[in-house]
Amino acid sequence: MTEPAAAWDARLKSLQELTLRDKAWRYQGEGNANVVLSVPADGTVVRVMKEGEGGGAETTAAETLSLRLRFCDAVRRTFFDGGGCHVDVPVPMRVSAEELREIDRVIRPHRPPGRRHKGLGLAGCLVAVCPDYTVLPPTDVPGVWCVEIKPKQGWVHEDDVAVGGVRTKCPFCAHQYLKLCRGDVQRPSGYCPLDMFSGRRERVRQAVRALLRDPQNNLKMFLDGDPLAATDDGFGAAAGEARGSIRRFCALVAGALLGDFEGYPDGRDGSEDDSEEEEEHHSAASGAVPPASCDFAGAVPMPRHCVLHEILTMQQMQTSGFAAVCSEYDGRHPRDPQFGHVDRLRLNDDAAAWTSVDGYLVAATARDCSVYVTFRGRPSSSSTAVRVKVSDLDPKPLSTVDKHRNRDANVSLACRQYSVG
Ligand SMILES: O=P(O)(O)O[C@@H]1[C@@H](OP(=O)(O)O)[C@H](OP(=O)(O)O)[C@H](O)[C@H](OP(=O)(O)O)[C@H]1OP(=O)(O)O
Ligand SMILES: Nc1ncnc2c1ncn2[C@@H]1O[C@H](COP(=O)(O)OP(=O)(O)OP(=O)(O)O)[C@@H](O)[C@H]1O
Repeated sequence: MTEPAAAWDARLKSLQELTLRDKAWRYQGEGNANVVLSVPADGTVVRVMKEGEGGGAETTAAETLSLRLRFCDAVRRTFFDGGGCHVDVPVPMRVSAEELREIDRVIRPHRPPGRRHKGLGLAGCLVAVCPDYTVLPPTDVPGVWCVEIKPKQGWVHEDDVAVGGVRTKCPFCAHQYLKLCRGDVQRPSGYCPLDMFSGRRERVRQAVRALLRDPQNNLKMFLDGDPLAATDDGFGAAAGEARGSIRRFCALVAGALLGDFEGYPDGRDGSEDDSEEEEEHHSAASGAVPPASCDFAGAVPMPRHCVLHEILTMQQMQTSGFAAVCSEYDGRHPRDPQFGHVDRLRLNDDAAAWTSVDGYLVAATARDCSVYVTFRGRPSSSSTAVRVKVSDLDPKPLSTVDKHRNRDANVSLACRQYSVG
């Protein structure tokens, strides 16, 4: 049953207070929009919106959080209902402004310098609490590894493949050249999301291998909840330590993403094949350098219950090419709400009200979410407990269409500069 929006709003008015003063906690990480703290004793994380994320002209912090929770709930029911339990809806709580100010001060030295220009949002004093996906119960038994992957856009609408002649690079791989121009990355990533979402096990393994080499902001690793630092070689050494070899690690993660462990309540490990253990070749085929062209054509269907299939289905909510999305966006009413698609997705009872822009915005969330694969198990063991979770399913505002139009124009310029098609 879909709860009315008013019920979600009312819930935020009578929230339980949370204080971290009597608990050990630490800075866990952050993205563009949220800072995340972990509370190891509770096995939870506290996600705090950054300033400017709520309380804008149109929406208050409470409305923003209510929208996020409603959207996450609708997304879970619509796209992640296959029994894999990949999505949890966070629990809203209230933390005093004074405590948030203190937390902001304490975490500052731990934050990446490039992210410090935005502090914690104090308006509304609202936070979202969810399980810490980097650990497994019981939390006092060490040896839990977690890899967090932001897989990005794994499917391109046919009208967008054809745009501007024959396209050789997918959006992620083309975007690398803009990041290169801006000095955000040292070299283009060897990772291609079309491999990750190809449904072909070997390509998925290679995608994970490429992410280990070029993690950028697309792969993080944790041991017992603590973030590990990448070396010049990325996370290869950590992956080798986790499973005995990089090859076994990639096989395990690819298997988890393809749903191998779901349906095995005893956590039986069905993904690894020791006979495939082989030397690492630093060739284009294994993702060391980006291939000249992304493989747009070779995808095969994935198991319906697997997390990659669920994310891909959500990405495929984009039902028209980006040019058509832009022209619908340009013709909209200037006062159209930024998050109208949230309740249209939730109610889902009036197909006529659903627009190409709505579909594009839902797809945009699925292009920016993160997947956590967490496991405990000795490298030599044939039985591994593996959990797969998805987070960062926040709705994107209507203005995302314009943001993407500008981004795409800059990506094209950068690609031309590098003579990349
Ligand atoms: O546009 P993209 O593909 O660069 O994605 C943005 C991400 O950049 P990335 O390329 O993954 O480094 C960007 O990530 P970073 O801040 O670069 O780590 C955000 O996730 C951003 O979302 P939002 O503005 O916080 O809602 C993302 O923006 P949206 O596209 O989701 O609006
Ligand atoms: N449930 C969780 N368990 C463990 N760690 C988490 C969890 N949620 C978030 N994190 C950590 O905090 C980081 C930032 O969180 P998140 O991706 O939600 O931020 P964001 O600002 O929404 O990101 P983006 O830039 O993609 O919009 C994540 O990359 C992850 O390392």
